[in-house]
Amino acid sequence: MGQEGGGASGRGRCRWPAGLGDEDGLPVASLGALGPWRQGMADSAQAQELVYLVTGGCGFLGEHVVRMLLQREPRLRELRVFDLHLGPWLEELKTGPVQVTAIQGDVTQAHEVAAAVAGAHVVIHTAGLVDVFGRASPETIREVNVQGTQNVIEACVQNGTRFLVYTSSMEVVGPNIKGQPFYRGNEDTPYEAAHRHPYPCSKALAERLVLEANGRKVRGGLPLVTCALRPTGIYGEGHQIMKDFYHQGLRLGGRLLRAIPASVEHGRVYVGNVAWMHVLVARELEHRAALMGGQVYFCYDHSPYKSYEDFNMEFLGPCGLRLVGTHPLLPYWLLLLLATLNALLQWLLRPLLLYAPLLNPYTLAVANTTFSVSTDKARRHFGYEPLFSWEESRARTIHWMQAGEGSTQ
Ligand SMILES: NC(=O)C1=CN([C@@H]2O[C@H](COP(=O)(O)OP(=O)(O)OC[C@H]3O[C@@H](n4cnc5c(N)ncnc54)[C@H](O)[C@@H]3O)[C@@H](O)[C@H]2O)C=CC1
Ligand SMILES: CC(C)[C@@H](O)CC[C@@H](C)[C@H]1CC[C@H]2[C@@H]3[C@H](O)CC4=CC(=O)CC[C@]4(C)[C@H]3CC[C@]12C
Repeated sequence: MGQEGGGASGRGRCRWPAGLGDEDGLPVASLGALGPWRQGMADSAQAQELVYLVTGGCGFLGEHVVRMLLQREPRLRELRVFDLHLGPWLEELKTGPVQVTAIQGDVTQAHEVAAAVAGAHVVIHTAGLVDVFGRASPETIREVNVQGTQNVIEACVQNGTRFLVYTSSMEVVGPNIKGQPFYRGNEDTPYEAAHRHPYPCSKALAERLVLEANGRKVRGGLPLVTCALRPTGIYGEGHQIMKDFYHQGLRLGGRLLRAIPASVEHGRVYVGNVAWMHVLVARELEHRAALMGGQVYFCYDHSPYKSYEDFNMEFLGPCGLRLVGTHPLLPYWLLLLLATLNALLQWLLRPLLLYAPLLNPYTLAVANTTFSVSTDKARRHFGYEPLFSWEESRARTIHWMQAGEGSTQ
């Protein structure tokens, strides 16, 4: 397995607040020749003998992973859904042939994680604090995203669980603190992954822990096989930020004001395809450990390349909203001033209430920086093809938005 540096490894530098570790990048191992293909999906006649654990299984992505496993993993005997906040919808899943075990737990509590992992064959670790709006402290973000991931890894090692799929993020790579564009890049594109914000720092550190754990001997002496998936901006049924934009538009009389140039491209991927990639990776890890172990894969599909706001309008437009302006209505310096005032207000109000608007200096910078991916590594390594076309992804998301009940199905 060759070593290479310089690629979009995500092993860049994180400037944690004082007292938190600083990370120097390490090259991500990469492979040369492809291993043998394993054709087709698992034979549905196969015995149901596998136990899967999905952490964060009640989240936006997690719920889709849970439902996709039940639909497309015929070898499933038990599906454990581990989450801090269990959803009521889980009850409806308990009537099927697969044993669905809901576990209310906290990934920061090693003993709770160990108990959930015990006896599992595969862990899909999606749990995390996805916070770029200042809701949680940097310490909490790190505790959940980094220590929580470490707890999952150790639980796999101690319990003899051999396959771990981690939900990483595009943010492990960028946009970086210099605002450098990443235009239709892939897993090996050279890019300086330097971060300062707690969220990307935590995801980068957690991903590094997962990849470095690949090959560790688990109880029983066999090697742990790990893999990290990097979704770009996920959309689809259950996407709360899309709902937030919709409600913001309603408050402005059906209008949204353009803040980002249409030329800034942002990668987006449908939640159903991200879930499918997780299921496929989990299935293929066993037979392609040499090829896939320790690897990262961007999550991608046929969603069009657009600015974040223009892409959102694919769904908000059919819901009656209009994006005002062909160019940003306010100059960038004024947007930055408003974003900074939001951050100041959040700090001042924190003792009284949580003020966490969409616009802050970090979200403005990310939205204003091109970050899009063009890759086929997942197809080459484990035969991934998007399950949902762009048209289906769009229709499903619009239906959910128009239904308005916010359920993910
Ligand atoms: N939403 C997006 O656009 C993207 C998300 N991701 C990653 O995908 C994963 C899932 O993200 P989303 O579904 O969007 O977020 P989400 O917030 O909807 O789901 C996260 C789930 O983790 C659970 N969780 C949080 N802290 C926990 C703890 N201490 N113990 C146990 N469970 C805990 C939450 O209750 C929630 O159900 C995250 O790891 C995130 O970093 C990656 C790229 C893009
Ligand atoms: C207020 C306007 C400037 C508006 O355009 C701001 C949009 C902003 C809220 C989003 C723009 C880019 C999004 C992030 C991106 O999709 C990458 C992400 C990856 C993750 O792992 C988690 C979510 C997110 C950080 C995502 C969050 C929302 C944006 C910053």
